[in-house]
Amino acid sequence: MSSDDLKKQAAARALELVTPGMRLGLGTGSTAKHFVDLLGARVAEGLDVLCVSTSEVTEAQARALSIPMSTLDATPELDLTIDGADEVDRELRLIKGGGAALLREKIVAAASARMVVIADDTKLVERLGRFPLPIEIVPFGMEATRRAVLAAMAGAGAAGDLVLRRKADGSVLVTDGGHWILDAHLGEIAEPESLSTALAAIPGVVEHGLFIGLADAAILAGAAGLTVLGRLD
Ligand SMILES: O=C(CO)[C@H](O)[C@H](O)COP(=O)(O)O
Repeated sequence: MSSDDLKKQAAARALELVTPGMRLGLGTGSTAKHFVDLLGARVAEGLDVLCVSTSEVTEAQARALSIPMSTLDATPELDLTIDGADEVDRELRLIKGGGAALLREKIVAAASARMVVIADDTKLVERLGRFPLPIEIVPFGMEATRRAVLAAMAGAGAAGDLVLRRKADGSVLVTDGGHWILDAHLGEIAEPESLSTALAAIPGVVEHGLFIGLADAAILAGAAGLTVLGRLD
């Protein structure tokens, strides 16, 4: 079974959590895209939901499927967010932001009563950090911010290179919020909580891709079937 099939299986299981009248957060990425496609089919059959997206890409996909969309200003409390992840550990700590949507993803997850991660089981890790940690920064003063990030990483026992994210054409990637992303190549993160706190204290850092205490469950699809971390109910 292909990785894409596995992502779709996880998305299909997450769809079973959706009940009529729910206010949903819609994630970003190839796995979340499957969920939005499946949700769109249910909406076409008459399912009543109201959704908030985590990126312009997901917003466009959902609108094309005629999924009723709202904003966090009009709908500031959500029942459930379904989103992908770049890494998940057994404590349901995540690295997110591979699709550059980490800021809105974290805001939407924090506004949700529950967040459920969907992924293929290659995303499950014993220690976070093999996937480069995205750190969203404001362009102003980037070099000063970069040095502060390096110092914060060293203080949290996590050394590595910081790489400004670029698009395939070589231009700097600009997020939906107009910011840039530094990807921290750390190998492993011994103390995610310490690093999260240290990064969040840097003025030029808008947000970072460590999601701690936000996910309630993860649905991981593998060759042997679905594995659930945490509780789905
Ligand atoms: O955090 C994200 C986007 O910012 C995605 O959820 C993450 O990159 C996983 O994507 P995919 O489902 O394509 O593997």
